[in-house]
Amino acid sequence: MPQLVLIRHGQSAWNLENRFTGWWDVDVTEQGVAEARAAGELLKAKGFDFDLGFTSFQTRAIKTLNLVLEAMDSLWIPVTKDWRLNERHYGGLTGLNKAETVAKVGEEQVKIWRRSFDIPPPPIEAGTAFDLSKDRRYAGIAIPGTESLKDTIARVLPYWNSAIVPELKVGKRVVISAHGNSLRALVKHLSGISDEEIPTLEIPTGQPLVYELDAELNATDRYYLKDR
Ligand SMILES: O=C(O)[C@@H](CO)OP(=O)(O)O
Repeated sequence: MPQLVLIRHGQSAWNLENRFTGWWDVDVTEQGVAEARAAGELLKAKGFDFDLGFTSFQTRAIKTLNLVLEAMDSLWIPVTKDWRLNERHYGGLTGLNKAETVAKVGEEQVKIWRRSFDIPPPPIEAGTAFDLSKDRRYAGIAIPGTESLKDTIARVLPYWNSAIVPELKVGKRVVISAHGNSLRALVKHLSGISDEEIPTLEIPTGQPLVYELDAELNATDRYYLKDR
């Protein structure tokens, strides 16, 4: 049976500072490092092994994957990085403090920007502090100015279908290290969660989320490894 484990990066500097992060490339904190190592140790203790890893273009997810694989003595496995696994782009909110934004515009508005299915935050202005359009890692990519979860799904799923599904179908054991919202996109798809229900799904940092899949990649079970 195909094996798939999803993991959200360990705590990042801006998770800790409570700032809207999106595509901004912040590092993991010391706690984030510890979470990633613990995740790798748990996977190893439970007998997991991976053939392939996938991650985003963002340091926090890449480092988390490396720490997980190091703890599993598997740093050598092939890893593919792709921007389509990046966090949802937070547009003009990038860098702002979440609590201060609530105080300014109200909880309802921030909730809509954070968790609505298809309402994106206001777009980022070109040339402002967190604009990544000149970052060479995204050369040749039409960087979004902002993204809703729906927009995120529209780039995560084609990548899932073209790059990851074929590997799972030939029996490869796969780990994906990514972000709160790029993983919500995947979980929504794999577990058939409705547009109305998805706002309530929260994925914790650094916890391996195991999918049991049948040969057609239908999910037969989904659980956090710490719970079994
Ligand atoms: O800031 C972000 O990019 C994300 C993930 O940390 O936050 P949120 O919980 O608002 O989706």
